[in-house]
Amino acid sequence: MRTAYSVETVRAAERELMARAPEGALMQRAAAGLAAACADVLGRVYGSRVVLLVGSGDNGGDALYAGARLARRGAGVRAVLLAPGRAHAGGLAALRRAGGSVVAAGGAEACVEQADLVVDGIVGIGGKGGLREEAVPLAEAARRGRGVVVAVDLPSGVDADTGEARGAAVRADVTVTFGAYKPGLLIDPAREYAGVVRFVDIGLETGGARTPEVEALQHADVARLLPVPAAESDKYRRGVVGVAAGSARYPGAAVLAVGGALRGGAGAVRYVGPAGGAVLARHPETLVSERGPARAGRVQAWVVGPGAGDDAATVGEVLAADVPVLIDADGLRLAGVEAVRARGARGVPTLMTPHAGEAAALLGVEREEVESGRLAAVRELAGRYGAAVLLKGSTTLVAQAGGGGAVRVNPTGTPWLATAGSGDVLSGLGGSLLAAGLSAVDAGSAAAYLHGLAGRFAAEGAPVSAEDVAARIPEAWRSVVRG
Ligand SMILES: NC(=O)C1=CN([C@@H]2O[C@H](COP(=O)(O)OP(=O)(O)OC[C@H]3O[C@@H](n4cnc5c(N)ncnc54)[C@H](OP(=O)(O)O)[C@@H]3O)[C@@H](O)[C@H]2O)[C@@H](O)CC1
Ligand SMILES: Nc1ncnc2c1ncn2[C@@H]1O[C@H](COP(=O)(O)OP(=O)(O)O)[C@@H](O)[C@H]1O
Ligand SMILES: [K+]
Repeated sequence: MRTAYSVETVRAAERELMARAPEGALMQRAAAGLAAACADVLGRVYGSRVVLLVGSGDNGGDALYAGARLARRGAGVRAVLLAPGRAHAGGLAALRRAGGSVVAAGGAEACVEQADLVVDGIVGIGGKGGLREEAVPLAEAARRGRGVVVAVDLPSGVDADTGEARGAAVRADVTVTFGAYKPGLLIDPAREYAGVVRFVDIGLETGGARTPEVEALQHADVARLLPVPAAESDKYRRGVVGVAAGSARYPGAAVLAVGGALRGGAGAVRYVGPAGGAVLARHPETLVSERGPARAGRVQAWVVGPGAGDDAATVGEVLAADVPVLIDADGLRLAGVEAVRARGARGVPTLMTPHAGEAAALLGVEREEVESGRLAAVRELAGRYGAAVLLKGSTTLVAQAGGGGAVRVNPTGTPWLATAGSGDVLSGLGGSLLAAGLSAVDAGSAAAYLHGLAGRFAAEGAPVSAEDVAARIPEAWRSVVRG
């Protein structure tokens, strides 16, 4: 499991460690790790041109000490001081002793453009809001220039806690982060600004009683969650998932959701709805029922909503069932908040799987607000509905019912998944995992993980269809369980 902690938690861990470690030790550890990463990026340090962008806090201090290390290895290191009177004094002295210099006012942008490496030490976890005005031209010069941009701890200008990038921010190729991952490094839009993230252990202790803000499953975590049939299993014991989806207008959504469900670990898939013919033509193994959800036969979980149109009665019947339910697409619009909350009160799990547009409609805000503040949006929805929520998109997040605790962030996926119907495959897959007995959060995060991997396997740099993604789920599953 990869975990990310809020700035408040990182600061608390830092205070504890500082009380035990020798003065300045943490910054030296950070600077050593930063300099090593910079050397890796440069390949050849001797003779390279390095420019440090140095703000007024410790983030700038890290950059200055790392710059001093690179200067001692023969790099030409120059510092641009954003607040000349307030740059980290010890770091500046170290840089000067190592032969580095400060860029005179006026020449900074040209210097940045010509550098082989730009080290962004403008601001780290002490920052608020986007870059200040005086820093913006430097960030732009770094982007225009030919050099590699390495951000210190965080790309300056992004929000460490939320992943928001409300104003201008530095676009890094690599971010070297210290002590703990910060949520912003894992959640878009900030994640995109960070480039490749490298972690430097400086001895911070974030485990124990400290709750991560965000956590990302890895292969081994997902492997532990996935159901494995035992010798005495039969199709019913493995779990039956019901899919109530599709309409005369959108039969394909039913076919795709069933396609996902068949590959998600349940022993059987029961389909209810007007697209039975289309479903059977593509997936003859489906148990198709002519009756509504309440009379279709026993299931251990339901998926409701993909392509459902305006069929509120079906959604209502499914929500009344005392088994876990995954609500997607049209179902989200048709499921009243009281009906969903009532399920929570009965102790029956619900997993809602909106994309940003659907989440925005449920919250009564603009889509852009959800996309720029995903973490807050997913927590808010999970709180309002008292249900687990999986918010889809460039970063997929899964919050537990109520919205508290660590939010799962999905580390797999590819933008090629932004193709019609791929969400239907995800909902079937997630419902199948619910039927196999996973909790709502585990089913959602394992489904997103497998779906993202399947998307990558299917795409490999070329466009994919939702069916291609469904077809590669078994390969994703095998890759996860083989480690
Ligand atoms: N955690 C750890 O264990 C360790 C942490 N370490 C390092 O310390 C860093 C945190 O250092 P920090 O606390 O000094 O804050 P920092 O990020 O340098 O920024 C504060 C300065 O930025 C300014 N400023 C604010 N907003 C701004 C904006 N939008 N645009 C531009 N400027 C802005 C603000 O200025 P002011 O408001 O005072 O004018 C203030 O002076 C951390 O990220 C890591 O790199 C390591 O050394 C080792 C161990
Ligand atoms: N930019 C992106 N990067 C990665 N994954 C994406 C991106 N955009 C969408 N996705 C994924 O593609 C799927 C699309 O689902 P959805 O929006 O419900 O589409 P549909 O309704 O057509 O099935 C989701 O799994 C989502 O997380
Ligand atoms: K920075």
